[in-house]
Amino acid sequence: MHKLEVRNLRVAVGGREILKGVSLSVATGEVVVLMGPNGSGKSTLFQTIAGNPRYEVLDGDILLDGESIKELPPEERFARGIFVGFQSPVAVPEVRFAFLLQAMINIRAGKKLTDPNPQVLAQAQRLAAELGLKPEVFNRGVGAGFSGGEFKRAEVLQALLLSPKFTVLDEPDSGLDIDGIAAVGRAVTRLAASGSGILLSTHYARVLKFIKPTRVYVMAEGRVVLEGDENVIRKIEEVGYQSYFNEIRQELGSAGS
Ligand SMILES: Nc1ncnc2c1ncn2[C@@H]1O[C@H](COP(=O)(O)OP(=O)(O)OP(=O)(O)O)[C@@H](O)[C@H]1O
Repeated sequence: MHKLEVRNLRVAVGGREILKGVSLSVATGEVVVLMGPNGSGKSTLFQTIAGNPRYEVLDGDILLDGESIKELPPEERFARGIFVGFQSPVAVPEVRFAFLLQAMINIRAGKKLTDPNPQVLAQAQRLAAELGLKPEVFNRGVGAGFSGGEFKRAEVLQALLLSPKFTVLDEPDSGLDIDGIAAVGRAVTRLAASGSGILLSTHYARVLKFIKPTRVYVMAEGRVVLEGDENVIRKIEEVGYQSYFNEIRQELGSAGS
C-alpha cells in the first residue's frame, strides 16, 4: 500500500496565504472526495500537490510514503506516480495528443521520449471509446479545439492509460453531460479497483451515483473543517454549506455549554 499525505500545509499564492494548515491523506485503492464552497482552496491544494511553482509552501509538508516531495519538481512527482488532472487544463496545440500520451508513459518508465507506439495507441483508442471521446483527438494538438467535456474525458483517459499510484482530479465532473459523468465515474471506480488512490474534488452529490467514497473532506477558508463519509455529501446537497456549518457550530456550542 502507498500513502499520499498532506500535513498541516500552508500555501501562499501571489503573496496571499490561501491554505492555512490543511491535513488529509489518501491511500492506494481509496476514493477520497474533497468538497468546499467556491474559493475554499481546493484547486490551490491540487496545484500545490502537482508542484506548480507559483504556489509557495510556507509551512507543512506533502509526503509520499512518508518521504517529503514538496521540494521536487512537477515532473519528478509525476514520475513517482502522482497524476494531477486540473480544473481548467492547459492546451498545448503544438504537441500531438498521441505524443503526449506516449511521453507520459515513457517518463513514468524512466525512458527517453519516442513516437507513439501502436500498442499504446490501440489501448488509448479503446479507452477513448469507453469514455466517449472521438478517436480523431489523438491526431490533434493537446487540447486543440477540445470542448470542456472532451478536456475532462482526455484527462481521465491519461490516468487510465498510466494507472498512477495516485490520481488527483479537480472537478472531473464539471462541464460534462450525463453520459460523460457516468463514463468518468466508472473510470474513477476502475482506477481505484486497480489500486490507484483517488483524490477528487466535486460540487455535486450526483457523483455518488457512480463512485463510493472511502472518505470525504470538506474545506472552508483554507482549512479542512469536516471529515466524514458520503452522508456529508448528501447533507451538503440538501441544506448547502452555510446551513450545515451553522448547524455544526450550534451543536458544538450546545455540547460545550
Ligand atoms: N493566483 C492567485 N492569486 C491570488 N489569489 C488567488 C490565486 N489563485 C487562487 N487565488 C485565491 O485563492 C482562493 C482559493 O481559490 P481556489 O481556486 O483554490 O478555490 P476552490 O476551492 O478550488 O474554488 P472553486 O470551487 O470555485 O473552484 C480564492 O479566494 C482565489 O481567489
